[in-house]
Amino acid sequence: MQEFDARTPTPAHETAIDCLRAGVEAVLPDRVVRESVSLDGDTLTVADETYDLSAYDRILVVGGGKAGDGVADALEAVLGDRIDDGVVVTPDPTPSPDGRIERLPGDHPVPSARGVESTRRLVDLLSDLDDRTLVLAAITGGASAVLPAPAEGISLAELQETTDRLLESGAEIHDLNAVRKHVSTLKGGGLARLAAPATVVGLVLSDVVGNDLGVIASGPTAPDETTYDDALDVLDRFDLDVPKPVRTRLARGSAGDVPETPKPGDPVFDRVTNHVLADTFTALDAAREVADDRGYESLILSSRVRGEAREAAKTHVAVAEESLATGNPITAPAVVLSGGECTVTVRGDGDGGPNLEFCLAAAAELPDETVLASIDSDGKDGGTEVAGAVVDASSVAAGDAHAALARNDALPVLREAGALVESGATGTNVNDLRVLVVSEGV
Ligand SMILES: Nc1ncnc2c1ncn2[C@@H]1O[C@H](COP(=O)(O)OP(=O)(O)O)[C@@H](O)[C@H]1O
Ligand SMILES: O=C(O)[C@@H](CO)OP(=O)(O)O
Repeated sequence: MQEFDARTPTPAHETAIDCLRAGVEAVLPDRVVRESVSLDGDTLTVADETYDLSAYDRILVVGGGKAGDGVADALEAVLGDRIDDGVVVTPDPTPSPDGRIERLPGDHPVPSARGVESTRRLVDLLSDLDDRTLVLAAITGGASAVLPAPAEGISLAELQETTDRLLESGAEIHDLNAVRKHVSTLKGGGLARLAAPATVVGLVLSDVVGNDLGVIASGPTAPDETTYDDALDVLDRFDLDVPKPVRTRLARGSAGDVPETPKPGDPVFDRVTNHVLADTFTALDAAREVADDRGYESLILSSRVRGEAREAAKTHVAVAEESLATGNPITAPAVVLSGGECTVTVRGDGDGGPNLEFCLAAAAELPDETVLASIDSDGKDGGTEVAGAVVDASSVAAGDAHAALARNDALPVLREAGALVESGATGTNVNDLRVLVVSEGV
């Protein structure tokens, strides 16, 4: 991972940044996979489960998402030439000269033609498997877009337009993916269905609050709890104008004319096990250790914060104020950590993302004795190329902050303030990570 590049004018700013860095490092796929996957003779251990490799003639690695490359690297390091073949689709694939896993490109947040082509290769690899095949599936956030397999009757352009509408709506990921699962052949358990009767082991890095396996990457290896009716309900609730073939497919599914995604108890999952290897709490825990080492009182407020970013920011400001006024929920000098997935209902045409808006909204109201940093762990917040920002009460004048928020244009004003955190793509993906440092003399 590249260095964070924010100005760090005080020790409190430095602490905030160091906590974030430790958090991201703790969920890098290489570290996560090496900690939970090992090989001893023919025994492959994944988390608390063992698999006897002598029961299989072929071992395949498939999957994708923003951390897919790192998972593939780590699996090649652990399994070496025990891997027979593989296809992993990621936004920035790095060729692996000696590895058996082909690395192919896909795009995020909107699926692309090259992503469809790459995914076709993955689907080909999974066709006609038998029960002596073991499939290791790297399931990481972002794969809904990176690994696109449009359902019959839906073109890529229609899938792209649907994705755009969903992303702009401010809908949470459960709702978003209820639609995506019903317009794809690979999502919503489709990968498991395709691979059956092979054994499938899902290696999951979760970027979904609550680690719902049916939602992470739209659940390629998990039973789908949602229905065509749920997908139609999302379109109605968010008043989404999607291309006709998409609405038609969902309506036909609702009428029983198109097969449903596989549900819990479906035999396609008889030989499927999913292991969540890391999530946002893993990152917050590591961040907290940095705070503890520096002598701060520390608290993980929640790894599950969600909702409109500028509203969640106000709650964090309130926590800082309370800490300074009454010592609740923690006495300064303190580090309060939180994570989760905030969203933004975009109404303007500016540049920004949920973490940038979070910081900008907070900066307008933060007490003097606080520093707040917030990043997307994947290194790219919203539609920007920056991870997030680190702010204090002096970063941006309240009037400027509110004007930029009205345009959803947090990026330029935070750049002007020298407050951006630029990590580049981190190669991993859990959720947003936030650090609030509350300390006299910030
Ligand atoms: N100009 C903008 N300002 C603020 N938020 C934005 C802007 N454009 C898009 N967004 C928001 O970015 C969010 C998606 O980005 P992000 O959370 O980083 O995605 P991912 O889940 O892929 O990491 C959505 O809630 C979307 O509304
Ligand atoms: O792929 C997806 O469906 C989501 C959730 O896992 O990831 P991201 O929000 O990064 O697109």
